[in-house]
Amino acid sequence: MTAATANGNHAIEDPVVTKVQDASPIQESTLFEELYHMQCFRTGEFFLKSGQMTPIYIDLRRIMSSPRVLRMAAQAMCDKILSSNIKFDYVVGVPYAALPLATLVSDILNVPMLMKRKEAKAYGTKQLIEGVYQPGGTVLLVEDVVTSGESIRETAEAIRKENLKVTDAIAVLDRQQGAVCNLAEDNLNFLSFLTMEGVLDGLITKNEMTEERKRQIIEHLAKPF
Ligand SMILES: O=P(O)(O)OC[C@H]1O[C@H](OP(=O)(O)OP(=O)(O)O)[C@H](O)[C@@H]1O
Repeated sequence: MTAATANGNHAIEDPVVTKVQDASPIQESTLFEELYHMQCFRTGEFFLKSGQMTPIYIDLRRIMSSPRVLRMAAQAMCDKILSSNIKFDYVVGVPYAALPLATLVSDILNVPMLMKRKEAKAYGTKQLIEGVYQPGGTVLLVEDVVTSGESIRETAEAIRKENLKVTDAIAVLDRQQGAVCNLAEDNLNFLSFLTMEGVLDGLITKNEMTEERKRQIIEHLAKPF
């Protein structure tokens, strides 16, 4: 049986079934180790989307090159989603880096995925939101790394214009630079699995960071941008 949808397609009625988790939840330290070995944490001088210089860059795009680590990161978010009891009808990744993660979250939880383009195409259907959906449905946003939360806000705005609701967003990692407060202003509840502070602590255990350097980095990242 099918139903008419906002974008003129027909939705296949596919009740959201949340799988019971058989395995133990992913531990933060386990995912940190995997990301560390995939060289996702780089110190030096890098610039963020906001234009701010950062002495530590976290590149989770690298994990798509390891299906095992990609799946672990997605599973970690799913564990958090299930323990937080968030309800949603669709999963949307914030383009582009989070798209592989969103695909796996959709698969693990058996919840349909939609895709938000960065820009609408000038041909074809010209839709900004791709996939099959019904107005009034609720979207969960999936991110890789969050700094200000601006990319989540932009994605939420585009989705809300399609008469879909967005109340929650989840990321693998929060750089702890104000996203929780910024997103709350937009009525978005934000969760993350890892934090910048956790990463810096992990790097200290690897003797790649001192307590003093951690303090300096946290002070730097607290500056407004
Ligand atoms: O919280 P924010 O301040 O918005 O920053 C975080 C965003 O920046 C990065 O994406 P980027 O803009 O580099 O694009 P990409 O995902 O296409 O690589 C990252 O993947 C987030 O989407």
